[in-house]
Amino acid sequence: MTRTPVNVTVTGAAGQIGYALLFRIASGHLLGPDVPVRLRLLEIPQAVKAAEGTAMELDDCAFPLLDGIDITDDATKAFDGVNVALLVGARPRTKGMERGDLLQANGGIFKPQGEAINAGAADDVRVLVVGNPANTNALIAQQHAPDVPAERFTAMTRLDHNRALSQLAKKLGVSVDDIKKLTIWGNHSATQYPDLFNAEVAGKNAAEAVNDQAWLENDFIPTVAKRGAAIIEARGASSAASAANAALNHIHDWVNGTAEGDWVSMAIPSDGSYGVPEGLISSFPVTVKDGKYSIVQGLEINEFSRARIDASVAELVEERDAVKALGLI
Ligand SMILES: NC(=O)C1=CN([C@@H]2O[C@H](COP(=O)(O)OP(=O)(O)OC[C@H]3O[C@@H](n4cnc5c(N)ncnc54)[C@H](O)[C@@H]3O)[C@@H](O)[C@H]2O)C=CC1
Ligand SMILES: O=C([O-])CC(=O)C(=O)O
Repeated sequence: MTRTPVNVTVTGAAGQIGYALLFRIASGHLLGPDVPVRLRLLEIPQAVKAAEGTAMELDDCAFPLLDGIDITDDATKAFDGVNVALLVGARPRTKGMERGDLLQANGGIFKPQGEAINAGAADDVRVLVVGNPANTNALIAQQHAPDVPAERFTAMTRLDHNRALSQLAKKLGVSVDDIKKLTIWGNHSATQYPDLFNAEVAGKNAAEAVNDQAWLENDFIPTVAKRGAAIIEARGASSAASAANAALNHIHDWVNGTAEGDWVSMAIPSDGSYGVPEGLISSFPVTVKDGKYSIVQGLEINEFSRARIDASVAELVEERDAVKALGLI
């Protein structure tokens, strides 16, 4: 291997997404089959031992691309020289916890991590926040990393995108490969809006191919938006392998580019496109070229879509105002 290894930091490495993610990163699914990686695992002190166990298993796989593994509970060390930061560890909502408590607890995680990224990250750092509430956690980290270009902080809506692809493919009896230009707009929450009006199925407009507004409104949108809760109900635990897969997809496409004639969904800082207030980390249709993403411009947004995008964006504004009021940004 002649290439310099890419430093990939994973927070929450001992968690269930971490376990589904690390082996695939080390086997080339994050950056490509010829890119060596050095893993940095960040955990809370109580979970460092479990992360060490996972690292032992990674060793036991003898992955040729895995250049080394460092494990730490110190964010400054974890993000020193980081090229790709996957912020997975977060504080989940527990019984009796108010929304403000949840935001406060996550502020306590994402503020110092933003500061550590600011202090030590490599110039080309790319950050993906998976831990919920992902969009607002990304905003908190970004606001504490003033020296890192703002657009390097992103949040994950690729799992929602993949869920929507799969639901639509099932409905139409087509392969997911036949579906292009699907978009998740807004927040990674139940208010997200999966948009079929600009999507295509085998070259035809997807909403027209479905031709069933009742299914779109009462089945497709709620199924995609509430899929996370449905998985928790069925599995007794939240999505892990599918979330890890989506994180790999997000970074892979951000680094290597999107396919010609298609786009993906990423939650990124808004530049004001489509009426989304500038700076909010909201999901958009994006294409990537030469490692840089751009929002797909000029899409027609009908009244139905407009109302749903606005509702999800309003929720993001509320979350932003709440973390502002708590002094977290
Ligand atoms: N954006 C998305 O599409 C999705 C987001 N999620 C979110 O991803 C997050 C992780 O999910 P799981 O792996 O299932 O949770 P988990 O509870 O199994 O693991 C989380 C890990 O994070 C660690 N952690 C907590 N605070 C930390 C800190 N300050 N620094 C480093 N590590 C820390 C914990 O010790 C734990 O090992 C959750 O917030 C979940 O809601 C899950 C699925 C999809
Ligand atoms: O709700 C959760 O904790 C998991 C999640 O974000 C999802 O599956 O989309």
